[in-house]
This record gives sequence, C-alpha cells and structure tokens, in this order.
Amino acid sequence: MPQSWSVTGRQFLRRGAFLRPGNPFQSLKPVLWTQPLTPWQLQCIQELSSHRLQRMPVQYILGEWDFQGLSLKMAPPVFIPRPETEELVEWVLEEVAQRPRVIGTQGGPLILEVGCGSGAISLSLLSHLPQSQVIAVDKGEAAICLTRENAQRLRLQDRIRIIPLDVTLEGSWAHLLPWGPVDLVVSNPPYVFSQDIEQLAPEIRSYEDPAALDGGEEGMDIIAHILALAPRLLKDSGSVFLEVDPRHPELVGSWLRSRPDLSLDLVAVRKDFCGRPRFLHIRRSEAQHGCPADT
Ligand SMILES: C[S@@+](CC[C@H](N)C(=O)[O-])C[C@H]1O[C@@H](n2cnc3c(N)ncnc32)[C@H](O)[C@@H]1O
Repeated sequence: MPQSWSVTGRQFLRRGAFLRPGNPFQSLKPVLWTQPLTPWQLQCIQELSSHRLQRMPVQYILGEWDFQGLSLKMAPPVFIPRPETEELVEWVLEEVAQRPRVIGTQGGPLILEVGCGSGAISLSLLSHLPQSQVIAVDKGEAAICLTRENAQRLRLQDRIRIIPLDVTLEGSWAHLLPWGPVDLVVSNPPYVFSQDIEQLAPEIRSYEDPAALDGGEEGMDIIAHILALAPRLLKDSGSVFLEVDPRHPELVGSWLRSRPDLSLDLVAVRKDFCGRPRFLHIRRSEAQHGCPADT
C-alpha cells in the first residue's frame, strides 16, 4: 500500500492555482481550459492517476474530505467517513434538540464516541453543539493521531478528549469517563459480517484498516461490547446511537432481550437514504440504579 507520495491531490490543485481558494472543483478557471500543462503539473497528474489506477480511494488521493460541512484530513488506513454516517449525526442532533431536558440538562450533552476514526462524528457534533464536550476513543493509533490533527485544524481541541483505547479490554470502561457518566454514546462501529469482507470493493479491502470494518461472524463483536458497557457509561436515561448493518436491528433487539440485566431498550430504528434500516437508538431504562456487574 503506498503510504506517502510527493503531493496530495488537493495540494496539487491549490499549488497549481487550478482552484480559486475555498471553492470547489467546479471553480476551475476558464483561462486554464486551453492552457497546456507544465511538466510539473503533468508529473503530478501522472502520480495521482497511478494511485487511482492502484484503486486508492479518491479521498486518500485528495488527502481531504468533507463531512457535515467540515473539511477533514484523510490518510490511509483510517476509515473514510461515509455519507450515511452524516444521517446518524443528524439524528443525534435532532434528538438533542427535541429532548434538551433529558439530554444534557446543563449546557450541552456530554458525548462518548467509540471508534472515532478521523474524528468525523465527534467533530461534527461538537461543531453543532457549542456547549458539548466529547470523549473520543479508538484502538487504532493512526485514527487517534488523525482525530487529534482534525480537532486542531477545526479549533475544536479544547472540548474533546481523545483517548487511545480498545473497548474490548477488561476494565477499559474506567478510562472512558474522565468527566463522569455521559448523556450519549455514539458509534459507527466495525459491523461488517466477517464472511462479507471478501465482497467489499478493492478500494476498501486494500486501503482501509480491517479493524474498522470486520465486526466478527454476525458483525456484532464490538456492538455487543459497547452495549455491555453502556449501563456503566450512561447517565440515567442516557442513550446509545449506533450505525449498523440492515440485519442488525433484529439481531440487536434479540441480543438485548437476552440481556435484561443491562436495562437497555431498543426504542427506535431509522432508515438510511436508501431505505435500509441502519441506525439504532437504544435507551437506558430510567428505573435502573447502579450496574448489574457492580452488585
Ligand atoms: C467504521 S470505523 C468508524 C470511524 C468513524 N467513526 C467514522 O464514522 O468515520 C470504526 C472505528 O472503530 C475503531 N475500532 C475498532 N475496534 C475497536 C475497539 N475494540 N475499540 C476501540 N475502537 C475500535 C476502528 O479503529 C475504526 O476507527
């Protein structure tokens, strides 16, 4: 996998003055339509094209990608944020707006994101919720570094704690609460069924971290860990929002029914823009006090 190259697509387009600052690709200056390319420009185009011919995702070639109006740095092998995840963020923001008394009574909600990747979810939530604070965890070192860099680029670093952490490790939950229990846990976890990994596009299989994708036999490995930890992490009637595979609403529902000790209810399922059930809202029952494993 090529990890470094002399120039990213975005740098090339800016340095070569192809784009007006801050404008999208459509802003290509008309005067350039007929101007021959310089040798340097030709070399850059050849280099960038060769990456694409090796099936490198365009987001890695450009070195930047937009998510919820934020421009985020992208670098392999950190997971590239997908458009449907913007819908997860929008759902969380809707819930926060509709239930301000329940979620984050004082200031904005305190949010934990499990598996932050490039920081897309955490940073877009912070940019929309100026009173909120976020704890973002990921087990991947490259993901932690990229979230840190993106938080600084967006000047959101003062409201985010970025913690390298594997949520499947025993006792990990204690590190997840630097500010005490949270109002919301949000995650786009690895949820691809192991047997489906082979069918993913070469762009995904060759360049993105397999740990960001493979959720085990039924795609439930990390989901189950997050849900098992949730009662220790959440305030009373706090919520978990998850992005999942269309088969997961059924699987997660029956998994939760098999774990009544967790006092978690699947309260809503939302479809993505293709009409597939992809997002779950799971709420901690208000009646619960203390954690099952503590008693
Ligand atoms: C599907 S990616 C989501 C990244 C980002 N939230 C997004 O939506 O673009 C899943 C992320 O979970 C992280 N991850 C996988 N297993 C984990 C674990 N056991 N503990 C913490 N993070 C984990 C991966 O490193 C990856 O960054």
